[in-house]
Amino acid sequence: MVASFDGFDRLDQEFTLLASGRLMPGCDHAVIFFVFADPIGKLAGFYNTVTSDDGPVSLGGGSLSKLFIETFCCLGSPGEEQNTGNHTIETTHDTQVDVAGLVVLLFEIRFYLGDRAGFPFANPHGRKAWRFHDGDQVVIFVQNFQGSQLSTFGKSMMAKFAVSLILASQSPRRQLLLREAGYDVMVIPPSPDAETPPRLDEAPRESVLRIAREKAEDVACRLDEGIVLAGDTLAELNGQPLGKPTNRDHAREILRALRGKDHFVWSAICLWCRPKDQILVDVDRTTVKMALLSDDEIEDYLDSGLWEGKAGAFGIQDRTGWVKIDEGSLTNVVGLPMELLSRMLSQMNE
Ligand SMILES: Cc1cn([C@H]2C[C@H](O)[C@@H](COP(=O)(O)OP(=O)(O)OP(=O)(O)O)O2)c(=O)[nH]c1=O
Repeated sequence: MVASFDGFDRLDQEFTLLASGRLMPGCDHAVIFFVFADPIGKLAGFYNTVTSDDGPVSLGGGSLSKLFIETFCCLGSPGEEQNTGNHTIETTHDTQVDVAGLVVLLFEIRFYLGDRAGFPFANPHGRKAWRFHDGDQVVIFVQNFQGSQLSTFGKSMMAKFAVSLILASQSPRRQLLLREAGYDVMVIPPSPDAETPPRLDEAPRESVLRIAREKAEDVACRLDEGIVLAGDTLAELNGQPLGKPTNRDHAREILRALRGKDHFVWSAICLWCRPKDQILVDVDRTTVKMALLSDDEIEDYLDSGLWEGKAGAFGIQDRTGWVKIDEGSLTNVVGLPMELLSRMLSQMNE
């Protein structure tokens, strides 16, 4: 154990502790986490003592309060002005606090639409795996944060708070997913002629990869710097791509073809980093099944207008139970696979 917490009993008594442990058992770096059921804000002003290899250190109320109020902050070593991407780590030289190089990460876990699967992380005690759940409050202490070989989880968390994204999309769903996940987002929609429709000789997977890249390029070439994110989503039935319906009759035709059937939803992401023009493109696939809808149910949905602008003429988020996921990510169906995005941002940071 590289670091331990004195006074932890008190922490345990005052807050409902759901889990604790080391994020990466067996690694050289202290990556210690606590998952609380209570709001992190309640911890403001709480005094706790940390013991590390460098001797006992105190996390005092002043800076902790500030951190707990401003979630997604982290705390650097005394007098140290570090930088993670475009996010400056808070310094502690104006306080009495010595954190011995520990970085404190505070997260409130939020899953769009209450992701069923939760977010798995390393098994703390070699027993059953723990999953984060929507609303969990997490405090993570990391020693040697910059130099550590953090797990994919740690890196993607770091990427999340360190990165501002330029969203090359007019999709309200993509914007909402990013904001709900805590990303800092600026929207610059691609020009209407940026994308060329799926080609006959292309599989749906190839189409979304190509189109996401076209949208990202359209916006990236107008910018001097920043990370541009574009996405593209298509449904696939029997090898045929199903894009956004052109009108109500087209939507009806698509929904009648899809009802009662297993089909795929493909979403691609392109990250384009300016000015170095580092480009990452990747794709995710979810297998879904649409209920055997009656003609009346389809007409009712068409009346709602919710089909407009949605690949496959249907939004999984619009009618609970009409489309079920057999395998894969929910956010992928809604237009932006958030798990894939985390992995890609981690790759970009390497
Ligand atoms: C399958 C499905 C798609 N969709 C949406 C996600 C996408 O917004 C849309 C697919 O269209 P896209 O062409 O991928 O994206 P868009 O036109 O909405 O936005 P932009 O090109 O500016 O990025 O369908 C849902 O909201 N729910 C679903 O269940």
